[in-house]
Amino acid sequence: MPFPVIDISNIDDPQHQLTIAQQITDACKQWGFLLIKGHPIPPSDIQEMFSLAKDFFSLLDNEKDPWPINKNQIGYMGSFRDKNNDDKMSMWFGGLPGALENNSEALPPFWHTKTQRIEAFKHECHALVLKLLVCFAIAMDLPDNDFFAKAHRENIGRGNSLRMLMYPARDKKPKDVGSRMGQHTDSGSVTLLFQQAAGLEVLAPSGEWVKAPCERDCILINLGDALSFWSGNQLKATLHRVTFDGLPHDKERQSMAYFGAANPDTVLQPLLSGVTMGKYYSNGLCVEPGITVGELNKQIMTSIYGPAVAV
Ligand SMILES: O=C(O)CCC(=O)C(=O)O
Ligand SMILES: [Fe+2]
Repeated sequence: MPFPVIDISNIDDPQHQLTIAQQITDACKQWGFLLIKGHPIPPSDIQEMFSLAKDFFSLLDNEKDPWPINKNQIGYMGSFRDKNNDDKMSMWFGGLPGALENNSEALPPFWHTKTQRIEAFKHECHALVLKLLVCFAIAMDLPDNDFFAKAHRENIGRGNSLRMLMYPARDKKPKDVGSRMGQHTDSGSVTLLFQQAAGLEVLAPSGEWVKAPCERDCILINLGDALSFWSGNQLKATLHRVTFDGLPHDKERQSMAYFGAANPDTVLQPLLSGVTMGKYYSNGLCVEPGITVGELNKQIMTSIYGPAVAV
């Protein structure tokens, strides 16, 4: 079963939308991951974000560490700081549109003059997530094609997060460190993953770990727990990770993840008639259908980062 690569150039054309919707949905039923090409986000915008991120991550620790990730999911986390002791740096831009300017005290000063560019990029990502959500509703034959999109209002709740990541190159493999990013599923709905190099491993339908492809001008898409709940587990929230085997200690890698999340009061339970679901396991937690998006997110963030980050 090859890794799915789907061209979405005609996603807005009613003549092609159903076919694309079915292709995307089939990929998510099998893999929970796919690579899209022909997407609407300009490559120059993606490049701009990568280059800002690179400049930021190369600053001294004292220009980043005093702004740790907070309850709005805004801030920085350096290597070896999370529960997995992962060797990665991440900069989070969470919150509603405008949150970055309104919370500039939570941002390392490097970002103060760049918040509008980050907000604009987040907005482009959100628009793409909405297009993909419409596809899932069409392929699932829901009565309202906008059902999922309506649960993802950009200006409601805690907002959507952009996370810039840097896996630094090291002279030696750090001691007593297991991974670059521990295996996990994403807790949102749809994640857009921008990569500058390969290195991410994905649990394939065969049960083997495989390296996700990284192709120029393509975005890797994966699903989070919400769509898995709504589809009664038909759409997969697939485990993924970055290890020192897949990304050796002397190789640097940059990526960016945009986590499209449903609004916090959204109730997660199967939508299709005749489809039921028992307990659901996510990142070591066991949760029941009927949980809200807000509650699920809180439990997951607490388990990974501790209570300081959970609302
Ligand atoms: O760096 C990557 O490719 C993976 C990022 C990721 O899985 C995440 O941020 O949830
Ligand atoms: Fe992830």
